[in-house]
Amino acid sequence: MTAQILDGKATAAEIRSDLKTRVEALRDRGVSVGLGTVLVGDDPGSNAYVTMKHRDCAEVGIQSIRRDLPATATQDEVERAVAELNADPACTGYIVQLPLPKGLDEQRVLERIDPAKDADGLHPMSLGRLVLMQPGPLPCTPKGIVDLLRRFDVPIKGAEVTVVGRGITVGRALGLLLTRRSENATVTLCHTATRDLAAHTRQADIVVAAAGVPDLITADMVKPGAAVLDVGVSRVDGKLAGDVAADVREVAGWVAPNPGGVGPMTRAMLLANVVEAAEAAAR
Ligand SMILES: Nc1nc2c(c(=O)[nH]1)N[C@@H](CN(C=O)c1ccc(C(=O)N[C@@H](CCC(=O)O)C(=O)O)cc1)CN2
Repeated sequence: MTAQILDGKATAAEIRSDLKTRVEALRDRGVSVGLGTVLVGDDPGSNAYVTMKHRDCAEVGIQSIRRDLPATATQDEVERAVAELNADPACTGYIVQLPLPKGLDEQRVLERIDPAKDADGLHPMSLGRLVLMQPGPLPCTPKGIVDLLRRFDVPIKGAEVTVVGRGITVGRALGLLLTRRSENATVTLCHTATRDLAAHTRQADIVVAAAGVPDLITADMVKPGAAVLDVGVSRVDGKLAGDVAADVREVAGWVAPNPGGVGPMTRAMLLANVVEAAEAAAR
C-alpha cells in the first residue's frame, strides 16, 4: 500500500484563489483588508515564513504591512510595534511571528494584541473562546489540519487521534479543536514525558506529529491505513527535516508530507482568518 498524499500545497493554492474572489467582493463594497506581521530577529526560518505570508497576501489582494525589528529589540520596542498595528486602520489583522528571540516575554507581547485584530488566534481571549467552544479566530496550523483532513475525506468523527507535541500553536490547540462537537474526535495528547509513545500512535486513526524530532514516527508505530500528518520542523545539515520517516508511506492510508503538507495550509488559514474577520465586521 502507498499512502495518498494530503497535498497541502495544491489545496492552499485553491483556497487562495477562493479568498481572492472574496477580497475583491469586499473591495467592491469599499472594505479593504490588510495583514500585518511583526518579525523580531534574523532566524532564517521565521524570515522565510513571513516573506511567504506577504507573497500570499500579494496574490490574494490583501495589503501587507511588515514590521521587522532587530534581534536586539527590547520588550518595549516589540510592544510598541504591536501598539502601532493596533492603532493602524489599514491593518485589519496581524500576527507576531514566533518564536521571539530569547529574553523577550512572548506571552506579554501576545496579550497586547487587540483581540479584534488577532489573525493567529493566539491571544488569550481567542484561546479562551476555543476552550469554551465559542466562535473566534482559530490558530492557523490546527485549522489548516482540520481543513486538509476534511477536503480529503479523512474521517474525523469518532476517530482516535494521537497528537505528538503539546505546544500552543499546534498540539494543544488541535486537541481542543478536534474534540469540539463539530469534529467529535477522541484525542490523545502525547509529550516528552509520555511513557510509551508507540502504544499511543499504533492505536490511532490519525497521527499528527508536531514534536520537532526528525524521523520520530516510523512505519512500525503506525496502524495500517491511518492518516499521518507531519508538522515537525527541524534542520539536519541545514536541510528541513520532518518528524515522520519516509517508510511510513508504505503503511499509512494518507500522509501529509513536510514540506508541502500542513505548512502551506497554515499560511492559507492565516489569510482565511483575516478575510473572515473583515467579512464579519462588514456585515
Ligand atoms: N505567529 C506564528 N508563529 C508561528 C506559527 C504560527 O502559526 N503563527 N507557526 C509556525 C511557523 N509557520 C507559521 O508562521 C509556518 C510554518 C511552515 C510554513 C510553510 O509554508 N512551510 C513550507 C516549507 C517552507 C520551507 O521550505 O522552509 C512547507 O511546509 O511546504 C509556513 C508557516 C511557527 N511560528
